[in-house]
Amino acid sequence: MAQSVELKNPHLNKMSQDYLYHLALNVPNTKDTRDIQKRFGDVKFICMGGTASRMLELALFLRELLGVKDNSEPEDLCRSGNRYAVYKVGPVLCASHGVGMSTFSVVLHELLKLVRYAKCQDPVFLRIGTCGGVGVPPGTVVVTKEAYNGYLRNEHEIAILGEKVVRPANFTADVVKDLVACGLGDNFKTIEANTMATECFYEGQGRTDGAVCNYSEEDKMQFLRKCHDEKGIRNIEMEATMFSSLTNLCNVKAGDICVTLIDRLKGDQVEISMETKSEYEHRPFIIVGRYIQKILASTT
Ligand SMILES: O=P(O)(O)O[C@@H]1C[C@H](O)[C@@H](CO)O1
Ligand SMILES: O=c1cc[nH]c(=O)[nH]1
Repeated sequence: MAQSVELKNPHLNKMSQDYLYHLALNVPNTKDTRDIQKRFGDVKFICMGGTASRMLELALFLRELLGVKDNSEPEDLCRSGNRYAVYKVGPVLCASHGVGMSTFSVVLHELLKLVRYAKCQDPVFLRIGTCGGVGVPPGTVVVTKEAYNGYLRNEHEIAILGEKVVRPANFTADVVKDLVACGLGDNFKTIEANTMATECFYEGQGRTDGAVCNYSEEDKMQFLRKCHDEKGIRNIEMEATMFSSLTNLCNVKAGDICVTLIDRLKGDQVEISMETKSEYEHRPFIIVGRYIQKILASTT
């Protein structure tokens, strides 16, 4: 049976109104959310990625694929918040989240509250991103199974009230399986693998081309090989641990699907042309599009 989202925060039940500040969306009466339900109640997929332009492209791609009749420029529903862009295409929200887990966690908390207030049924949260590959050719699409932090632990670590809180960081098994199945038969590879999510693009990902670096090229290669050989890590990005742990805690289905822009066993600088990057970024769109069509067909 389809279910609404139940968040794990008893304080929310005591709030008579809620302003989703970064989304610039007001919930004036949390006990009567009919307005929000009317606007967002049909949402079944929340697709998220770093940039507003990628999310606009995704919205246009899905609009065509899903046959949503509308020729106007998709409207950024959260423009007045000046932080994140959110587009709605039929049952899909496409939201930007910025770089890294700290900016992503802000919009994720607010989107989770939005789907709760809107009483969305069984929403699936998907991150559609880019990443560095580890021992796989650029252009490979990686669907994350287990997310590892920069200490190579399969968990998300966060400071709360002055304490270290550690939470599991795994993605929903059936979402992973379905996404991978939707990636069969393309002229590029889609694989299921583990992902390292770091707090820093440069030192955190073992690059030697940041402003600061006090380890050697050999130290870096040893670490990257350890990621590959001992942890089954095939890509590195900056969100997967926080994303999987927060959605997990809220009992919400989630998947992380990213295309590799570089093989980190071969270098640090992301030098691909904008044209190639744009073609690569489109690859997860194709898979997510099929996934959405498949889920919609099985539930309607
Ligand atoms: O979704 P995007 O492409 O923003 O994801 C990766 C991970 C970081 O956010 C960023 C680093 O360049 O790209
Ligand atoms: O190497 C890379 C490329 C994209 N995004 C990352 O986080 N790392």
